[in-house]
Amino acid sequence: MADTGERQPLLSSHKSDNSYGGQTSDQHSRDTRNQTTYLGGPERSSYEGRLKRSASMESQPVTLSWQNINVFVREKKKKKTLAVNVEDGAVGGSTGNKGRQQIIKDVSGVVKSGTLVAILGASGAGKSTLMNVLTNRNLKDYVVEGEVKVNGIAVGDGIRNISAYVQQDDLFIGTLTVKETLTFRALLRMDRSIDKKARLERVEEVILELGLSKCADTQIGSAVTKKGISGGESKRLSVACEMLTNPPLLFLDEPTSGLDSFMAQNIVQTLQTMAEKKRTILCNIHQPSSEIFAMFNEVLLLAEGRVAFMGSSAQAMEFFQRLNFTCPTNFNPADFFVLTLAIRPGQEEECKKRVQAVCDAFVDTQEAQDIKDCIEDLTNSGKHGETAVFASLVWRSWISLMRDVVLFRVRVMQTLVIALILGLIYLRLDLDQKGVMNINGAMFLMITNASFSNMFAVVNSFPNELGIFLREYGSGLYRTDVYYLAKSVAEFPTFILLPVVFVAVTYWMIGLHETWQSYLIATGIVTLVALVAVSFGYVISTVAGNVSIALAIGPPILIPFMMFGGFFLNDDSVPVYFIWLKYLSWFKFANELMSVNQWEDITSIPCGFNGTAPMPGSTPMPPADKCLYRSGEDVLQYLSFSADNNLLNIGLLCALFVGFRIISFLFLLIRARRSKT
Ligand SMILES: Nc1ncnc2c1ncn2[C@@H]1O[C@H](COP(=O)(O)OP(=O)(O)OP(=O)(O)O)[C@@H](O)[C@H]1O
Repeated sequence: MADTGERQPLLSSHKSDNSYGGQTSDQHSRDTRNQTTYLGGPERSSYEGRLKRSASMESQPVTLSWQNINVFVREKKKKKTLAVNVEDGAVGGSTGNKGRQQIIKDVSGVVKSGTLVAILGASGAGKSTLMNVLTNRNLKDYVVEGEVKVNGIAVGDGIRNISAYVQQDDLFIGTLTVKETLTFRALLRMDRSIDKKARLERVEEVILELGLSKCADTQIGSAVTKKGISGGESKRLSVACEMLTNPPLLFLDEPTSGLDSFMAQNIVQTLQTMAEKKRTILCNIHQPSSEIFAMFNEVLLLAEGRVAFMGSSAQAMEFFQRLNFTCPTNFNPADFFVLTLAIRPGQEEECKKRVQAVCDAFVDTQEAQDIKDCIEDLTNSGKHGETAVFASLVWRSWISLMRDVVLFRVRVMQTLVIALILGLIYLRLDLDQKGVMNINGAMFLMITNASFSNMFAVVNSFPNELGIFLREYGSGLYRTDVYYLAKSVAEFPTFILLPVVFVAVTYWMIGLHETWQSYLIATGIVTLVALVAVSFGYVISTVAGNVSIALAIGPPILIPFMMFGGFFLNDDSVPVYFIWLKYLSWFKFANELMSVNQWEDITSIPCGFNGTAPMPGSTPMPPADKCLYRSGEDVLQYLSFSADNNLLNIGLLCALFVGFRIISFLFLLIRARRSKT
């Protein structure tokens, strides 16, 4: 193709058309390649703001990358010889070194968030196959080698959680209106933890975002019934259906096919606006007009299953010109690229040589090197950035805890109010025969309160966060263990602070054994109980998956543990068949520790008539021979508790804390793994 030298006007207009937020596409391309998607800087603050919105509707910026993708047609046993006989270089495929027909050859690429990419190529170039590999769909006939990563982490099937695939065919029920269709999809497809009101709000948002307000109440219509919405509106509706869950990654298969140029432009404009909102969009597009082509930030040119070019269209023009393929004036660049790379009937040999030369030349370009470097950087940040990810997660959990001032205040107030009520009920208990039972009751209530309030605090909030976790995990933002550890670390201070406040109020009001040592030990025991209950709450939350189920199963499981705590049932009276439950009851271990702490050093408990006449209305003291407890030792004996078990009880409480954490982590891991399949 001759260089007419008149390329400049077309290129310059193309360049300015292809601007992105005031930048040229080249700048955009360079900038997006250098941008980082982990939480930091401005992204961090916008992320923080978005955290306040509904969990599963969050959209994280993602960078999609794929490296050395090779796709072979899977050999069918019966047709084995046929597959081996496919001639090397036959249109759309060649035989690989294992004798299999290869349709994608060593393809790599990167698409950063905020980028709209057009995948272009002649028929049979491998566009649909690459799209299937990237979306992990329809691959049963192929053997795929290479890796597809999101933010530098291989996500496998998890790509489905964070991406939407808008297919070519729009299949809708013609008698429903646009809004009804979206409402139906929202009710079916959106995360179950999102309430109906929020889903309907999302429908309105999507209608607005995709410019469907005008036809929101119009019936979709069909060829058979009556005319409804236009072809462009129907395409936008397809996109809208996929956008309900606000995925950060969007794949579209020929979104403009069958539309007139105005409608097609309208659709791509919508995609452009969506990309500007930090979404990553890949479009397999057929014969776009120059105007439409100019709206794309980048182009991925495929030919004979290889990458012929990836970068901005201006860069593509320069690249082709360097190879002496110059786009004639007023010629649509998209058509020019496709025609240059097409295999024309009758000229197969020549065309294939040309394609090979172009693809080989691309490997040595700066653009190809940039892609390679970018993939490497992403992989390294995916591998080595765990500390930074951990710090970001701790920071986010802490900020969201602190920013939720109302909830935090409510929890502090709740702790103080319950502590005061308990303190007032058992105010300054006497150390006598009646007082023993009251003191034991007060201590058991302290343990019970620490258990229930902390378990419910987790059960009421953690399941709501699971949706965000699964979405972000699916996006490859972090690993399950990093998330779980960061969350535990961030929440640790609050789960320690509240029991400390609680004991500080109740201990002195009740008048438990008044030494600093006993007080500090009691604080330690109740705090440990709170931590065990939090871990137990995590088990219930990860097993249940949502707040309602967690609230339904939590108490019935907790109550048996409480029953075997040694207060309602003497330790020696536990039926043989329930002994195993006794060993899981942190109530029992904590109750024994608290009782020993309270009674161990008490050498005498007033017993019998003490020489003073009983006050009118009060119960006289029992005579000395009917006295149950003469010392703290007697109380412990009566309860079958012993100071010898102190270390064992502390060890068991710690073991339950760690054990419940491990169990809940395993359930979280299972949920995460299952979300990827
Ligand atoms: N299962 C298969 N068995 C044999 N060949 C296959 C198979 N699947 C795809 N191919 C071949 O691989 C090549 C790439 O196919 P693909 O559908 O990806 O091309 P495309 O670029 O999307 O084409 P079009 O634009 O026409 O849809 C084609 O030549 C096709 O015939």
